[in-house]
Amino acid sequence: MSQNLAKQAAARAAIKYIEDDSIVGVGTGSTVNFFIDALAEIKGRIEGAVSSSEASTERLKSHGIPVYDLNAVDSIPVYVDGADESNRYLQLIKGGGAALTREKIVTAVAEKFVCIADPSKVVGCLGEFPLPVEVIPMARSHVARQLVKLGGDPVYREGVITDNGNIILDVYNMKIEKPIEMETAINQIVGVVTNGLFAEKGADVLLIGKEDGEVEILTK
Ligand SMILES: O=C(CO)[C@H](O)[C@H](O)COP(=O)(O)O
Repeated sequence: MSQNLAKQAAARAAIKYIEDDSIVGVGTGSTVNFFIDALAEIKGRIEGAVSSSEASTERLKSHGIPVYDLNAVDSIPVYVDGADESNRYLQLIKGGGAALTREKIVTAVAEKFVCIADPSKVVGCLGEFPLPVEVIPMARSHVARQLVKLGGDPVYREGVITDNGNIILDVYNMKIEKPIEMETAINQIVGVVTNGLFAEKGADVLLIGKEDGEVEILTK
């Protein structure tokens, strides 16, 4: 599939940002799976990884890459992760794979966030992709009502429990013209764990892979 070629090109390009003997921050998703496979080829050069999901942890371990608890790590020079959408300012929507909270935590610790994506992820205005919000289960209806007040149409993601034991509301029909303000407003709703806007701290580098193997590099 040509989209996979584009994802793989972006994933492989991220390898050159990895520092020797470092702990690598690793995100979640199909694009990141290509990155983990590429990382396995240079595993002798790194100390190990911190992972943002059980799924990525399993894949890293299957390649023999040591996975550390975030609390046991002093620094993460580079975090590599995908996105569901990016605007030209490298502000992102993430969480299509329901790993947004751990992704945001590792992003907060990392010195540099390298985002890997195929061209379909690049948009003019965020919000075409429904915005994932991780919510404490008992607050589901309350949070949904507040999200409606912010202009969205929240939909419960049936059958999904996050790695943290919470639920996901996907918010449709939001044209997010002010991503930082929206990220802050949603995080202030009681019962929200976090939301999938990575705007206050977005990516530092966006690698857009193309199906012919070329990679476009955007930086802040
Ligand atoms: O945020 C994420 C997971 O929570 C992913 O990075 C995002 O959904 C992109 O996934 P993919 O690389 O499979 O398109």
